[in-house]
Amino acid sequence: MTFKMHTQYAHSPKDIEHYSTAELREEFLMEKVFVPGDILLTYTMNDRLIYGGVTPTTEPLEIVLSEELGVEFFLERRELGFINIGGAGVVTVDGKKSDMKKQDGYYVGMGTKEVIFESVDPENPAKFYVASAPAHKTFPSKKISIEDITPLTPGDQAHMNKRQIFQYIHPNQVEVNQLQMGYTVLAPGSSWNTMPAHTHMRRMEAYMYFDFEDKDTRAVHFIGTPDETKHIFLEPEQAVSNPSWSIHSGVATGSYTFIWAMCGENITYDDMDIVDMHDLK
Ligand SMILES: O=C[C@H](O)[C@@H](O)CC(=O)C(=O)O
Ligand SMILES: [Zn+2]
Repeated sequence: MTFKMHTQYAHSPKDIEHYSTAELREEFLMEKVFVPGDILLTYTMNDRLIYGGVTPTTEPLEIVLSEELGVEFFLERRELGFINIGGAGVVTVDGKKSDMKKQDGYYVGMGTKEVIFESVDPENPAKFYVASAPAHKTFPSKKISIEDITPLTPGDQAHMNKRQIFQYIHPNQVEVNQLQMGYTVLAPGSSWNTMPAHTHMRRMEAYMYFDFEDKDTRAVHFIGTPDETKHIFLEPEQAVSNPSWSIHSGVATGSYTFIWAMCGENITYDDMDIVDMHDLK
């Protein structure tokens, strides 16, 4: 098993005005999230979100971090969320075992010593997309099933932005310090997410795109300030960090799904500054 954590730095909006495509990808894109048997993480200096993929096959996997975070164990001063986007899995949270089918999520409170990830079938491994934020208080851990969630349903077909937003880690489901996490499914024929676009200076956010319609489907993710936007072409199962000052919106050439995770100043999902369509450049 390989364990890799890549550090991304925080940027000024002025920095990216001059980035080449390669630099933009190097600074904001997580190229590989799920590798069978491995744990791949990104540590971004933007609000210190850690996110990435845990893909167990024949062996159980555990995120072990201590020196990197200056603590004794990973969740000593952090909370964790995850959603399975792959085959059937099992997770054991401080001794409590839960089945994790595709679309099952979990909130794990600060202070939890052991989170063990397993796949039922190594040939069709579970893919746990994980996100962790600094925390200072323990709230109860809880499995969250998609059936428990009443989705938001923004957009409409005429604007090609009809979608369902499932808020997993949200005050509707669990008490948390600062992590929010959810799953957005585009309606057939719709292709725009998060359009009209928004920023939230109070929180950063990472998007991970997956379940593309076919092998040639590509998503295009937009980042940057509303008046200085850049795009990144994505293959399935890639993720992008979006600084607080950045829009985060995407479109694709076929159907797709994505998971968003954010943290920062507040846990007020609606605290967004919607960008006027005339202000996008
Ligand atoms: O701050 C909230 C996040 O950007 C996402 O929840 C938005 C989203 O999933 C969508 O509009 O499709
Ligand atoms: Zn957002």
